[in-house]
Amino acid sequence: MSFNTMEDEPHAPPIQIINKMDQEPIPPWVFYYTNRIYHRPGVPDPDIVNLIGCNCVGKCDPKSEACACVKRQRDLIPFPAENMEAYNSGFLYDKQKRLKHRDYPIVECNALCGCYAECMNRVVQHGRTVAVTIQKTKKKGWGVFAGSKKIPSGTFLGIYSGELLNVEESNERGKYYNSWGKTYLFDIDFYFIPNKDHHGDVVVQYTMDAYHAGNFTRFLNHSCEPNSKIFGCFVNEANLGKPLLAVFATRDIEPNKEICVSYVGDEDNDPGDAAQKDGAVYIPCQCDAPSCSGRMFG
Ligand SMILES: C[S@@+](CC[C@H](N)C(=O)[O-])C[C@H]1O[C@@H](n2cnc3c(N)ncnc32)[C@H](O)[C@@H]1O
Repeated sequence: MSFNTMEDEPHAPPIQIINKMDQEPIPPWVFYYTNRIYHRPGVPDPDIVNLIGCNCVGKCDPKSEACACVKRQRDLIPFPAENMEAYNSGFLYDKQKRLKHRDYPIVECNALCGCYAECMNRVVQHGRTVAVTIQKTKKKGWGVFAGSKKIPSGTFLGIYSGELLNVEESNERGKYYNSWGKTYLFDIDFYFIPNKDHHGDVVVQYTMDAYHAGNFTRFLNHSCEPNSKIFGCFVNEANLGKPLLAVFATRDIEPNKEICVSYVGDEDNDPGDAAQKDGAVYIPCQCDAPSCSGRMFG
């Protein structure tokens, strides 16, 4: 059992559970609440042997040519021609620690870095800072909602934590979840992960399962017009196939509005998809967005 993110969230407001729909007091509490990633058999431990830290003192300077973390971030930005702005920014966060450049994997400073905890390139590792509630919805079971304050676009919400499974175990578990019509599996298949077989088909190596262990993000419902998105993020992990799944607001979210992601990856497989395994029971999408496709999966 191992983990690659900080468990504690010193600035996280408590989560209220609200049901204005029916008599069910709380969601079925069949899971262990945690921000950790539990590595199941067949999934390698976090690679810290190849992890590189920066030698910066105090705050990192995103314009620095010497900061190893700026270099690691830039190395994951596709050849800069169309991505000059992100490349020149150094880090993907702005000074308010909001995600400014949104098409790339995030590389944060890590446990080996010399910079201090307040460095602008440490966001996901400090955990949630905004208030959220878990509320019963009319047609989608329980969901996640903004608290009483507006959540600005680019704000980090939480990591999709849980058990990290290899492909065999995720296929096996997927059969059960599909037969219930409810899944908590999320494939790690971002565009930057080299995961094509010799036919060019995508082969997913690892899947996060938030059914038995997870945090509030396991209640995020799908919308065809989402206001948040899952990004791959590296903290204490040098294996590019095993990013954390970091959820960020991609639009301003008004108080008490539902927070939703799209379960469908972009056409180029960025970000990962909610996992839909063989024999899936396709339940219709109930997001009620004007452009709803009627389907939750691609
Ligand atoms: C990760 S869980 C989300 C939390 C879930 N609503 C609950 O009550 O535990 C994913 C499941 O929620 C339901 N769901 C999520 N988004 C939906 C949508 N747009 N329409 C219908 N059902 C949805 C489906 O059953 C889906 O398999």
